[in-house]
Amino acid sequence: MNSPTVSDDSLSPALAQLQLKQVSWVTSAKGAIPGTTILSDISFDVARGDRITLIGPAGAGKSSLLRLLNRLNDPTSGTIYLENQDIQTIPVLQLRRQIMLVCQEPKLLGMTVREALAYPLVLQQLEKSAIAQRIQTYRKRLHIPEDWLERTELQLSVGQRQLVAIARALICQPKIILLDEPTSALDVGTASHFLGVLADMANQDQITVLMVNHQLDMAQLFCNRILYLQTGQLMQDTSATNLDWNLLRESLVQAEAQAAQEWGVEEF
Ligand SMILES: Nc1ncnc2c1ncn2[C@@H]1O[C@H](COP(=O)(O)OP(=O)(O)OP(=O)(O)O)[C@@H](O)[C@H]1O
Repeated sequence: MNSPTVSDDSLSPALAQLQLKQVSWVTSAKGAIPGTTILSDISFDVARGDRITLIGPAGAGKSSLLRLLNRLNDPTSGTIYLENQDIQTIPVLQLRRQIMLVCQEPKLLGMTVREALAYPLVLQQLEKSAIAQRIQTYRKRLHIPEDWLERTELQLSVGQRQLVAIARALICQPKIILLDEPTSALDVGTASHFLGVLADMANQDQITVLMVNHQLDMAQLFCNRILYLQTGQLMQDTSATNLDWNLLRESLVQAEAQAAQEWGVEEF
């Protein structure tokens, strides 16, 4: 785990749907405060249908990486390609229909669940009957109870809101979905059930998923590939079947302890 950027030979670049080439992200300098390097020289390829978990200690840059893929930020250097096209040359709304990000604390903007699920489809000018049908199809596929449809976000727990937000992204049938700790507010049983359902669905529909998840047990249930980030660097890129999960668990615990210690020294 100490050597940087280990790439697994079983991951074929020929099938790349998404490619990151030497991507770095440095925050912009403000007055006397210089920019900080958050992500450093990251390169990897993603094949269609990959289910990837991004793992790493707090502050490793996992969320920042997802934000670059959805163009909430742009790399300071390096290039990201979607199907061989530099994503900065794709109109941003068009890109975000293909690569959807579900953030950690999604909002339903005061809508009922039904309205929130319908909204992106209304924007795509789908007919009412097609929208109603799509909502039912995805509700059933994701095992969302029918009675949630008339609830507002105030009547949902944080975890339930996360599930609805993921359903709202999937219903748009994106090529790639980016999930930032999607199960952080769910109990272990619900989280593992949901990730199983999501993995089956992603498999059937060949949707690529990149997910940040701190819970290795959840990652193990879900992904076919792990990217391990630490201090903004890609330390390991390997298929889940080749992975020594115990070693990864130990490395993560050590890295988390180190990060906590560094924060403690600096901030208190
Ligand atoms: N817009 C920003 N401006 C300045 N610093 C930022 C910005 N966004 C993130 N950072 C910093 O970048 C580092 C990486 O943050 P990021 O949220 O990507 O990490 P993470 O691996 O997702 O962490 P966690 O597991 O705690 O969510 C952190 O030190 C954070 O403070």
